[in-house]
Amino acid sequence: MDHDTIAALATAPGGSIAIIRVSGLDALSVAKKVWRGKTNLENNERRLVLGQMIDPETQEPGDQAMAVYMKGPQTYTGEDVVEFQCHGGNFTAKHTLMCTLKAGARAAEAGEFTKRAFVNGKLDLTQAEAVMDVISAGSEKAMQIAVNQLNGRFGNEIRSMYDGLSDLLAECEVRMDFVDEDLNWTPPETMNKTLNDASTLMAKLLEGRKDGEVLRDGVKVIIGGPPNAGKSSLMNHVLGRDRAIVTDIAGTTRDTLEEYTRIRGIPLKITDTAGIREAEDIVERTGIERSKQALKEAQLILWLMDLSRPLEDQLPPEDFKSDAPLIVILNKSDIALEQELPSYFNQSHVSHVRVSVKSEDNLNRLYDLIEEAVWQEDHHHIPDVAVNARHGVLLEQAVQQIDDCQACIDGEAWELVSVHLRGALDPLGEILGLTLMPDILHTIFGRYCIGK
Ligand SMILES: Nc1nc2c(c(=O)[nH]1)N(C=O)[C@@H](CNc1ccc(C(=O)N[C@@H](CCC(=O)O)C(=O)O)cc1)CN2
Ligand SMILES: Nc1nc2c(ncn2[C@@H]2O[C@H](COP(=O)(O)OP(=O)(O)OP(=O)(O)O)[C@@H](O)[C@H]2O)c(=O)[nH]1
Ligand SMILES: [Mg+2]
Repeated sequence: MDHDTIAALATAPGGSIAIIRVSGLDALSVAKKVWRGKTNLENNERRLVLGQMIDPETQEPGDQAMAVYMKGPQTYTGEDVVEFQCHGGNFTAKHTLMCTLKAGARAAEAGEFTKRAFVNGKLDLTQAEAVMDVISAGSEKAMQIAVNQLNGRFGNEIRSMYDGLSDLLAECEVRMDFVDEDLNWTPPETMNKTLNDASTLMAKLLEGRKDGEVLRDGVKVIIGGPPNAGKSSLMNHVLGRDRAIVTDIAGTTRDTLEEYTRIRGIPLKITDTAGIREAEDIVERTGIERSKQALKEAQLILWLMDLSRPLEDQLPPEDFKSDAPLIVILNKSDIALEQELPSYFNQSHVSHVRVSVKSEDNLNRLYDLIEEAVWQEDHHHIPDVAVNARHGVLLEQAVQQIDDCQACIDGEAWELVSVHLRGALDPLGEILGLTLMPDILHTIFGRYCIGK
């Protein structure tokens, strides 16, 4: 276990105030070397007091800063913590951090504060993972799910299954030792109920897998189509600002342009592409290559066409193949030509919608279609708890073991029952981080930002 004292800038550069966080046994003594205030920190526990940073080597004064001392173990990390709030200038923030390092703190690694919180039992592993989800949440729903998980909603459900199954296991072990005795055993129906409840709950949690994936990672949406169809106009509309250049010249967009946004609570990574056509110009040709590449990586394709021109010439290219769902957007309904839909639209997997990005007509119907394409159903209800990929794999293992276990209970094959119970407990324990798994911890906390 690490017993040194760590320090890091906890806020993103560029703000008006920066927080430098120090955690560990020497947090207070580091603070005394780098900060001087009107009153001392230890008499003002958990109170923010004004003072001055001091370079511990030169005694030169640094930035004006507020400081707060929080005595462990009632802190985020469970250790003594001191936080400094200085001005957020790039230099001041670094200078303040440097003072703490000169005073004996070590620069924290990515996720190290949260890792310490986990190691010190302040958070279980699902809660520690949730911290990162909260930070990277790209929509309100994503944030709510992450905060629910941070508050222990998911971890507690796993924990109570874990405890219930542990009790069963304990009884099984005793039964194996006293096979012939008629002690006051739990009746098989009660055992089966515990197992059924666990398996039902796990199945329910596994249903939230797709939600978790969508909300955590976002959906990669590519806007493709012929030049001048209104792709960049649509991009700007969903972003709510003029991000992409829009002109009436075909071939305006030359390079793919990626942005993050939300539609109906779904976080999207949306890419505007160069209109696909036979181009002479080397810059445009390169852009079109990038469009094609982006389309291959899409999870959802919005193919735009211009209703004021013949549709037949604007269909996705014949050789264009993708497993991603495709929504054809017939744009410029405000100036549409009278024309029949090409037979392409008779195919059942092609959904289409007539809109006008310019007059904002029928865009809600487009958003309905996007929602349906992402969730594969109307009016999808997003759960309050949504497991991540790591949880999903482990829950599947646990469900399988519970099923196998149920098959053995009726035959009173206690040895097998206990094998399967252990088989279910291991992955549940792994979800919570009950068994120390350095590799997994390294992967999980390594993804965090410094200072978290
Ligand atoms: N300034 C600051 N803001 C922050 C954090 C922080 O560490 N510092 N957080 C983190 O990054 C988040 C808040 N999370 C926290 C979680 C627990 C405790 C804490 O002191 N827990 C004590 C109980 C305190 C009480 O109940 O009043 C404990 O668990 O024993 C503090 C912050 C977001 N905002
Ligand atoms: N009337 C009408 N004009 C539109 C509509 N949507 C976009 N436009 C116009 O169509 C022209 C082309 O729009 P862009 O958004 O630049 O088209 P694009 O598909 O990004 O074009 P490239 O980048 O060249 O591939 C612009 O003059 C837009 O103002 C619409 O719904 N109705
Ligand atoms: Mg464009």
